[in-house]
Amino acid sequence: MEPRPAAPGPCPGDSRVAAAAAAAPASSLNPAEARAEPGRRAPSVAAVLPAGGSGERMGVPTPKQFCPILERPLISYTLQALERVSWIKDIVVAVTGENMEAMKGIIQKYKHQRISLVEAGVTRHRSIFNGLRALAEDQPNSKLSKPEVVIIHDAVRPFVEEDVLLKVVTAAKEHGAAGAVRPLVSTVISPSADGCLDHSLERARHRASEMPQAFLFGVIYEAYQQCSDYDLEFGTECLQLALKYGHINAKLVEGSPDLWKVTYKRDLYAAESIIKERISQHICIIMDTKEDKNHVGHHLEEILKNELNHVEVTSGALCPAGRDLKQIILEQCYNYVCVNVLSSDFEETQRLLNMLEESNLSILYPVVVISVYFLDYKSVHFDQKMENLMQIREYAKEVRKRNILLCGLLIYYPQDEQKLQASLREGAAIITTLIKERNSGLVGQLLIA
Ligand SMILES: Nc1ccn([C@@H]2O[C@H](COP(=O)(O)OP(=O)(O)OP(=O)(O)O)[C@@H](O)[C@H]2O)c(=O)n1
Ligand SMILES: O=C(CO)[C@H](O)[C@H](O)COP(=O)(O)O
Repeated sequence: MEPRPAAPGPCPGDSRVAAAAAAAPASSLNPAEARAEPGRRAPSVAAVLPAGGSGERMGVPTPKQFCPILERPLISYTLQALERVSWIKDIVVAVTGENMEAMKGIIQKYKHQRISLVEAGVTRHRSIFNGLRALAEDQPNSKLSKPEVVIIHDAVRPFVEEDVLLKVVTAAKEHGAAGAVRPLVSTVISPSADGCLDHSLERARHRASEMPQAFLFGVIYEAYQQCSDYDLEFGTECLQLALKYGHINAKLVEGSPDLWKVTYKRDLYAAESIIKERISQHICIIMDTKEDKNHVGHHLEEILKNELNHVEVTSGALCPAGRDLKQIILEQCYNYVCVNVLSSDFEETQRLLNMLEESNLSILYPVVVISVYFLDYKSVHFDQKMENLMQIREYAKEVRKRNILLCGLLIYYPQDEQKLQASLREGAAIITTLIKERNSGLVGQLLIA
């Protein structure tokens, strides 16, 4: 999942979209390039998310779609991935009656948009069918309207990108049905009744069927209306229903490895790592001194830039109007290093925290703020400096409630150049770890390099 909101992409009916979607990654699909051909119109698109399972294979009491990742339920990441795609008009989520209130709470807390809830069924196919029924315009008092194309996506596949959604929708418009596939990781074999190998499939000729899938609404709705109780009870493949009942050979679209379905407990750890990595790609350094380029704060910045060579390191400005920093916050940077060269108080950090709180940036992801100080025995007395800095615990406790993880870092500042370089490198290593790990257990700590 790309943490920054995607810029609105081209609509699925725009000209050259099919060719572009097949050939290019999403970032190169420039809306300005995709001029509408006369007579071609973007289809209306809705999405149905089955989220009514119990997650037996996960082996925990909470259904996996509600399991927290960085304290936010998994399903909220999937909703975020879909709702940032501006051309998806409605998102219908199927949840069990007993989880309906919890789901409403999630929608409210994380400010999800364009979501409608329906009651889940006892199997995945029945949950999807309920979602389709809600879109079919035969529901009294429904705010939903029948779309031309419907996306079906599991609530437990949080890393779905706009480019693959565009590809399946575009292909569904042309072929009637389409789905994302991946190469098989293991060979599929067929056992005989006595538990011996009957035959094995040639791996290169088969694919794993993933999600998202997309369908002309009429095709999949009619398939569900016609299908047998056996299909509804034991079926696992929507594309198969379109084939069996609509005689549609779905177009298969290559998906990314991140489309996998969170199934086992280890998948939650994998998902958490992916999210942490994605939100650690941009660090903003705010310095309380700008003029002196030789100052120790700038050396620290240089070391950070060298150590984190894949990470974008930006310098932000707090004064006077803080406009730069506002822009950086708007661009959804989740990591801030507030370097206090001149002062040993929290004035600068406090101003940054106020701006972060006002921005609501931390609703979706924990924001890391590291307030850095230098321990120069010559200028300030150690005890006095420590006494000031210990206040960090109070600040940290307060902002923790808003999902901001504040830590302090005191970097030893010896006169000896080599020793100084070593302590700056240690400081940079601590900063890197705090950002990558986002360990809430370290909140309010004053670490020493
Ligand atoms: N009665 C059901 C069963 C499943 N699903 C949803 O279908 C998706 C994919 O199903 P699966 O991974 O099999 O989920 P579970 O059935 O919850 O998992 P398990 O098989 O381990 O119990 C999930 O988003 C799940 O919530 C659903 O909406 N209604
Ligand atoms: O794999 C799939 C593609 O069709 C579906 O996403 C789905 O997961 C079917 O799974 P299950 O039987 O586990 O509910």
